Amino acid sequence: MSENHNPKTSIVLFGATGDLAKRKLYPSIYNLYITGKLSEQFVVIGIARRPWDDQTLRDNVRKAIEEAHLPTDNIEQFCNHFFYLPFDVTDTKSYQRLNQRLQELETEFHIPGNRIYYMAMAPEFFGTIAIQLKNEGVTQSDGWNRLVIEKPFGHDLPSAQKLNNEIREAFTEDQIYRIDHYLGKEMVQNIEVIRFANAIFEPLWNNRHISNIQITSSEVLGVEDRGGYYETSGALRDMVQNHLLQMVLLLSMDPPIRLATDEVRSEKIKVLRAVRSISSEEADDYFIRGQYDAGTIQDHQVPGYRSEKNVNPESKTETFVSGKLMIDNHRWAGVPFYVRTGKRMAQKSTKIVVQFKDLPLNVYTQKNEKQDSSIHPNLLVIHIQPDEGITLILNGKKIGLLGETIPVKLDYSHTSVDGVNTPEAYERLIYDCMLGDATNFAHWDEVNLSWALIDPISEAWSDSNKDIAKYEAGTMGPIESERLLEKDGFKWWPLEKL
Ligand SMILES: NC(=O)C1=CN([C@@H]2O[C@H](COP(=O)(O)OP(=O)(O)OC[C@H]3O[C@@H](n4cnc5c(N)ncnc54)[C@H](OP(=O)(O)O)[C@@H]3O)[C@@H](O)[C@H]2O)C=CC1
Ligand SMILES: O=C1O[C@H](COP(=O)(O)O)[C@@H](O)[C@H](O)[C@H]1O
Repeated sequence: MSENHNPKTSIVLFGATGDLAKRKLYPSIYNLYITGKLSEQFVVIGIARRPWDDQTLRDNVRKAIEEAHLPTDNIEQFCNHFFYLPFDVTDTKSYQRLNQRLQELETEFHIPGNRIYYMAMAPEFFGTIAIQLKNEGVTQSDGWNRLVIEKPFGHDLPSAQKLNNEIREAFTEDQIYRIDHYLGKEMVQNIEVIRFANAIFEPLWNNRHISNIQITSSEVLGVEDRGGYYETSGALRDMVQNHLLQMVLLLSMDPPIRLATDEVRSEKIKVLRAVRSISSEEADDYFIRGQYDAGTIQDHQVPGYRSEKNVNPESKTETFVSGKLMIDNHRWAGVPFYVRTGKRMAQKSTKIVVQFKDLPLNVYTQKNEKQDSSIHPNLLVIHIQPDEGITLILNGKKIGLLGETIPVKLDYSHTSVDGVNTPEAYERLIYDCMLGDATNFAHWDEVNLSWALIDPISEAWSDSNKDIAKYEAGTMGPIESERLLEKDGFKWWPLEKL
């Protein structure tokens, strides 16, 4: 690989002792190393308050990689690139020590001043860190400087604007990489390929041929140890404002003129501007929410949300959201985009179902009019996770029976064809950031518009006196979610059968 593909980089990891670093970032950086995408000219400086030293960090990195079940042949060599600097990020004086340590290590590892600052910490620190990095001259290196920001990017539009203003004091928009890990998923990245590299789909990709699109991201897990965070967030802010909306944009945007970052972003922003605003008064017509009660999942009894750690026993926080988005432009007018996400649901699954319109006249439906019609709508299913692939559901002839049809599936499963596990989303995104490719990161305009869309809905819910609808853990959400589609004449397609 050329040097361009093996960037020489220092990564300053704020929050090096935390959960995200351990579960996602260390295994991802290691995978980049063992797959040859990182040169030997890289270092990671971990920062947190704990009084660790280089060796303690290395021991923890090794443990994280072992726990991720990755092959450990190169682990010693890899860990020697890790260094630890204990400090409180609110202590301004410590940033000079950081700069000095970076310069020493850049000399030792022949790194030309390229620096990534990865904020794997609580969001209240993001602004302070960015400003201190600038004020103390850390960002004045000879190479490039990039800032990676974890979610949540704000809590609503005003807080997101405040955070953005703070980080923009120190970094320009093109130096900022706002992580949305769904944009790093293999099959989310595949949406553009399916749409723009196949002659059979693009002509049909509009309101003349598509009746509705359904996006589900369901989880089996509850809030685990994140009750405190989740209480202030809820499913709408945690999943819909970012991950689900990003999938809607990739499905609905016009083809970019080139696959360049600015072109893709500009198409996403254009379609986001066409998403119909929903006022607080209209919120209940478009979005419904729910909260899980106790139930049984995979033969295990699980508690209700209100009994979880750090959760208010009278909490009205939603753990489930189902909603309808309308895009008021020529391509999509009249086509609902339904989104649904929740915790403690029946299965862990993210799928997109594109339902095509029925034929204006179908001789097989006509023929079967008096019987139960066996014609199935054509569906394109994009399996995002845990299985990765595409299914096209067509109608075929029922074997032996003249004039009777049966739904047939054309399946492409990614793992069964390639026989390999696809890279972790974080692995791709860290690598993209090293290469300076911001296509799969959220631009400020996307974040800005998405909060503007979501805020009236969360305001309506926080002002409401109504109790929240409950759903039993292990189900697909409250009945209201089914009704949302029924009133438009549709139904959620059962994911386990697709
Ligand atoms: N965990 C996950 O799966 C996900 C996390 N995120 C986001 O990533 C970020 C980090 O999350 P997570 O790793 O779970 O959080 P943790 O609470 O596990 O980690 C927080 C880190 O910040 C450090 N820290 C806290 N205060 C200070 C301080 N004043 N100075 C220096 N270091 C400090 C802690 O170390 P110490 O105590 O030693 O100082 C620790 O390393 C958050 O923004 C979260 O929303 C996003 C998606 C998923
Ligand atoms: O960002 C988040 O995503 C996870 C779900 O991610 P996935 O890749 O497992 O689908 C969710 O559990 C978490 O609450 C949210 O913050």
